[in-house]
Amino acid sequence: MVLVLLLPLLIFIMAVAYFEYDEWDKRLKSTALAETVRGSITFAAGSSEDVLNGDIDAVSDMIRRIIKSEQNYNDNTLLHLTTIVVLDADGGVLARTGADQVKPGREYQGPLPQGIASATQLVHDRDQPFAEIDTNNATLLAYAPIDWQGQRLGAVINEYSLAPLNAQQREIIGLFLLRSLAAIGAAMLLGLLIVRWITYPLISIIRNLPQLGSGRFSLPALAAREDEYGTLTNALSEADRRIHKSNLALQKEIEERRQMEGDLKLAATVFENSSEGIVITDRDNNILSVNNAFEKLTGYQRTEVIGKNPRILKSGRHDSHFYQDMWRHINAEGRWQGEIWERRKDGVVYPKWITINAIRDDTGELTNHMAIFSDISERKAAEQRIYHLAHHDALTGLANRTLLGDRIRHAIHQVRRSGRMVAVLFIDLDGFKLINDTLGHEVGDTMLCKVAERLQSLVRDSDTVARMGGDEFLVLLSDIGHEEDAARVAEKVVSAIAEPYHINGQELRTSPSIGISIYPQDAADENALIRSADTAMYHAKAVGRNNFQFYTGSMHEQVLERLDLEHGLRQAIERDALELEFQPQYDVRQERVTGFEALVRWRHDDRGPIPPTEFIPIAEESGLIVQLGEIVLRQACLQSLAWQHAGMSSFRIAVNVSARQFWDGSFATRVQKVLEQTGARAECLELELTESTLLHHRSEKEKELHELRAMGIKIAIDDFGTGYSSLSYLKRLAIDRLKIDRSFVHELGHDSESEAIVIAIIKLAQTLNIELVAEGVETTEARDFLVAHGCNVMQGFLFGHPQRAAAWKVS
Ligand SMILES: Nc1nc2c(ncn2[C@@H]2O[C@@H]3COP(=O)(O)O[C@H]4[C@@H](O)[C@H](n5cnc6c(=O)[nH]c(N)nc65)O[C@@H]4COP(=O)(O)O[C@H]3[C@H]2O)c(=O)[nH]1
Repeated sequence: MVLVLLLPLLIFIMAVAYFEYDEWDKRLKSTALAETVRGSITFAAGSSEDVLNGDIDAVSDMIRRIIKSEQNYNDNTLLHLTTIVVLDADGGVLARTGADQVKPGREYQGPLPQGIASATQLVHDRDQPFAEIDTNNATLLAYAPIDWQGQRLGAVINEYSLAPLNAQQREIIGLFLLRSLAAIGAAMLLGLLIVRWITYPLISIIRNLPQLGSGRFSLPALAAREDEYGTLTNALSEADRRIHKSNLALQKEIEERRQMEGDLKLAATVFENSSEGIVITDRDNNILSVNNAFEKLTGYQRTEVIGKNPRILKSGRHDSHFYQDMWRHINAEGRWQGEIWERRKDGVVYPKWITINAIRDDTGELTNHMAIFSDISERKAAEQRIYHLAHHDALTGLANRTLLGDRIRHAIHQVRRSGRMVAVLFIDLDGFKLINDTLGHEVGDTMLCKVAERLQSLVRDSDTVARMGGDEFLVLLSDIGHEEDAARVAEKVVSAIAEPYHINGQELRTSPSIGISIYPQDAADENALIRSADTAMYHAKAVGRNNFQFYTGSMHEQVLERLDLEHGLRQAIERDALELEFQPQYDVRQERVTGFEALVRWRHDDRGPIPPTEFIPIAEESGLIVQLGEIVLRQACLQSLAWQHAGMSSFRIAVNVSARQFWDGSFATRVQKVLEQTGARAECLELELTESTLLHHRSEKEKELHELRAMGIKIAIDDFGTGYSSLSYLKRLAIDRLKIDRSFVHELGHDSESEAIVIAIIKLAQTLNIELVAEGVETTEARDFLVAHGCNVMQGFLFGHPQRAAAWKVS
């Protein structure tokens, strides 16, 4: 760097020196020319007379003197006069230094000034003296004409050697170079010093300058100096410290700003991508900004709402009090949250869950409001669905017990002071369990739905139809004037429910047993009202089903009694306290007992014997019939075996099988198991099933009947003629025997229709080759009628009441 600086300086110095030298050289040469011209003029003037006179010797002498005097000064002069030539008017040499060279008259051939071709031309053409240095800078020629009174006599040419001058010039140049070198050396030295004292520290400082502001600017050696560098270094160190400090502060601020920007970006992203609609308003509640979700949820573009009041979204569902309350809350608490209904741009009103916040600045001044909302249509719908599920029956969609309770409570509340009444109709479908068990739950469910539809169609919108579970329905008449109103509805229910149902190509029937309770006379609250109706319903069932009964206080006793019976029966079954009686079946033609019907007997601990017509329905409804039936079957088999072992004729024992017992699980397997366990012969067993038990066609049950028959067991149809039979099953199921129902037998001799039915049954059995037994034969007239028409086997009081096995000693 220093060299770079020194080089131009050096060049400058040398250039100056060169120009000075050139000036000097020019001046010297100009002086030399002037001097030599003067010398030649002096010579020309001094020799002119001699030349005029032709005194060559004088001229030559003059030349010798001059040369001689020149030689005395040779050492000190810069110009060395080497030759003097005197020419005549024609350029011929008159005299010259060195006599041997003189050849008078002969033209001078020595060096001539530039542009002069010959000595003659020189003498003739040049009137003025002059001096000139040759092109080689080796010789100087000085010329002066020799005139006499205006006549050209000749001329003198002095030739000088420039060697001394050139030698001095070289010396001077050498000196100059020496001086320059010295100057360069000095400059370099100076440079080194500058480098050492100025540049190095400067470079260190410059090199460290990038550290300025980093807090690492440190030049302790320089800082210790007491000169400007020390001051500069300390100043820079201080500047570094300060810059570093402010840099740190700046960085912190930048970081904070970056963080803030990040936060803002994040906030903006969250704002735009939030699935919840966001509205920001100014303090006057004019919309400043909305996000994408707002556009999506409301249908409004942001350009349509900016600057507007959010009331443009109002649905009109809320009154002014709602909004006043809301704003009171926002102003007082700074926040309001709740459900609000608003209108989309397309006009659809929808619910949303909204949170409105008042935003205040540091001074507490209100600046904005921000509302965040989400469309809760789906949630509301889900809530409604859940509410519906929680309050409605899943199968039929009717109200369930919970909702019904609410409705009854509400209805009671409504009529409490009006003197009007609330009626509850408890409806149970007769025989539904059998349909459900025999045809499957799908059919049962379909039937329940159809019943629900029919019930719904019978009542007013203000009334409620509920399903209590299973086949139990309840109709709430929320506001009636008289009990007869309830009776009228009950009548309609009876006839509507009794209409046939067409399901899966089958015609099915059921009937309702209805219990009615009335508020205020029967109960004071919803639960008691339902209970009373339930009690009345049991009564309706007990009195023959397919009817309705109003609740009376005594019914309650009956229900308790029924519950007591069920309890007692359960205990009797557990204690194996049931016994059998056997009623003979008598073949009139053979005049002998051919079989017995086993009939169950139960003696209640407190109440004595209870007739099967009373406890069998309870057993059926409670499900105890399955266990009871198995007990009877087992005891009948054991008795058959006992009679066999006692050597009595092998009688066939008929056992009643209830529908529920038959349809419960694999009946055939259970029968087989009992036969195996008791060791009784299958041929001695007859199973009596009612028509209604076989009413519904199910392949697996048909298979079971065939299995039973394959074992040797006989199948009889009990109470034949009382059910709704298609008769086709008689052939399909290969029934062994028909039992003519005693209701027809009792009418023999009294009722021609019953007689016709009995005759038809006998004919049917004969045609299909099915055995017959007539039950309930009490009179000889009945016996004779039956015999006369071809039915020889009978059962009835005429032939014997049911009695304990021990009573029968028949061989
Ligand atoms: N009026 C009149 N009645 C007569 C005459 N001959 C017999 N009876 C009665 O008629 C019923 C015949 O049984 P059921 O029709 O199967 O009707 C039976 C049957 O449906 C059911 N039952 C009885 N025992 C059982 C049983 O072990 N299992 C099942 N599932 N039901 C049974 O209870 C019903 C009634 O049984 P019981 O009271 O024993 O009544 C018996 C019997 O005592 C007569 O000449 N005149």
